[in-house]
Amino acid sequence: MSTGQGESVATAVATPPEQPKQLPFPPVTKQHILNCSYHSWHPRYKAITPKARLIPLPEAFLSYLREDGIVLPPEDNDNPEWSDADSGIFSGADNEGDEDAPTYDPSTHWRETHEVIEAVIEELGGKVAPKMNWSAPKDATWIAATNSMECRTPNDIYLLLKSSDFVTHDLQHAFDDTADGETNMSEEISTPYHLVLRKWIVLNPSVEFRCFVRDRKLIAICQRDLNHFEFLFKMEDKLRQSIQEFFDGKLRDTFPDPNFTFDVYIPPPHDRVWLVDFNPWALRTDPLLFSWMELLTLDTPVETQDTASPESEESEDDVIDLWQPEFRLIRRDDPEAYGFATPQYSAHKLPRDVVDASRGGEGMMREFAEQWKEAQRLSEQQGNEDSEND
Ligand SMILES: Nc1ncnc2c1ncn2[C@@H]1O[C@H](COP(=O)(O)OP(=O)(O)OP(=O)(O)O)[C@@H](O)[C@H]1O
Repeated sequence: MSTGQGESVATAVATPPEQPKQLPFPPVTKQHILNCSYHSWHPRYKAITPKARLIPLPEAFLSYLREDGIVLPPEDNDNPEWSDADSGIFSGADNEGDEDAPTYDPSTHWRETHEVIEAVIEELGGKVAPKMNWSAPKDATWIAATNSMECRTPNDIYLLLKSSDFVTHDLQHAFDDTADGETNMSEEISTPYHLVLRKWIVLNPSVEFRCFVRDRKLIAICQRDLNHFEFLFKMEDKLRQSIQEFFDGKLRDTFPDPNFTFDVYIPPPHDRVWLVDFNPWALRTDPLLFSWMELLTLDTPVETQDTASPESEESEDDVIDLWQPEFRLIRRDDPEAYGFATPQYSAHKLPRDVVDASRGGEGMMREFAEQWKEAQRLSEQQGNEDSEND
C-alpha cells in the first residue's frame, strides 16, 4: 500500500476498514446503474475488453431464469418440445422418478436464444465465461462440475445463472436504492437484459485490480483477489503507471459519469491493460481493501485554472505531479488481519459433500442446498446485528 503522497511503501493495516452506516454518497440514479451495464459500455470499449458477445434476452428466457427450481433443456434436442433424455441435474418436473415419462424442455419457449447461445459458444472457441448485465455467477461455481465459471454448453450456463444470487440480484433488484425510486415490474421488463458470453481465458487472479474514480480522477487502486502475492510489491509503480495511463487515455473523458469504479486485468508481461468491468460509485460496489468512507473523503489535489500567480502555479503543478492514486496490496500477514482467511463468497457456498451429493441428481439436495444457504445468510445477518449492538 502506498500513501498516495508520491511514496511507494507497502504498510500493513491491522484491522479491517470500518464501514459507517451513513455515507456521503452523491445520489445514485438508474442512469448511473445503466451506464455500468455491460450492454451500455461494451460498444464504446470493445477494443480494450477481452473478446465477448452479447445476446439480448427475450422475456420468456428471463421468466425461465426467475422461475424457482432448475430444469435444464435435454442435451439432445432433436425433439425440441419433449424429449426422453433426462438432462436435468435437478429435475423439477412432475415426472420425477418416472423413467418412462418424457422430460419437459423449457427452451421450447426461447428456442432461438438457445440456438444463438450454442452458436456463440462455438464461435468463441468452445469455452465461455457467462455474465448478466452487471454480475457474473461467481457465487454459484460450487454447483458446476468444473467448480469454475467455465461453460462449454448452454446447460452449463443455465445452471450457473439459475443458481446465482448475484444474477438474481441483477434480475430483480438492479435499481434498488436508487434515488429515482423503487422499480416497478414494468420498468424491470423494459431493462435491456443481455447475456454476456466472454471467451474463456485462464485468468491469473493476482493481476486483477479494482480502480476507483472520483470526479474523473483515479484516486485508488487495489487487488481484487484477496490473497498475498509477493511479486506485486516489486511491480507496484509499473502497475500504477500502466493503470493511470490506461485511465487517462481510454476512460477519463469517455465514461458518462464522473464517479465510477472499473476493474482491469494486466496479464504478463504486464504492459497491456484490459478492461473487465465497470461498477457504480455506490455502496453496492465492494470497495475491497478500502472503505467507502475513505474513498469518499480521501484528499486529492485541487486543480485550479489560470488564476494563481506564476510562482503558485508552479508549486501547485508540483503537488499534482507528486500526487498519485493510492495503491493497496495485501501484505503477507494481512489476510488474517482482514478476516480474508475465509474464502470469498463463502456465504453462497456449500459443504463439499453436499455439492458432491447434489451432482448425483437428487432433487431433494437442491432444497437442502437452498436451506443451507438461507441458514448461512441468517447466521451472517445475526452476526452483523450482534456486532452492531456491541
Ligand atoms: N473471459 C474470462 N474468462 C475467464 N474468467 C473470466 C473472464 N472474464 C472475467 N473472468 C473472471 O470472472 C470474474 C468476475 O467477472 P466480473 O468482474 O465481470 O464479474 P462481476 O460480477 O461484475 O464482479 P464484481 O461484482 O466483483 O464487479 C473476474 O474477476 C475474473 O476472474
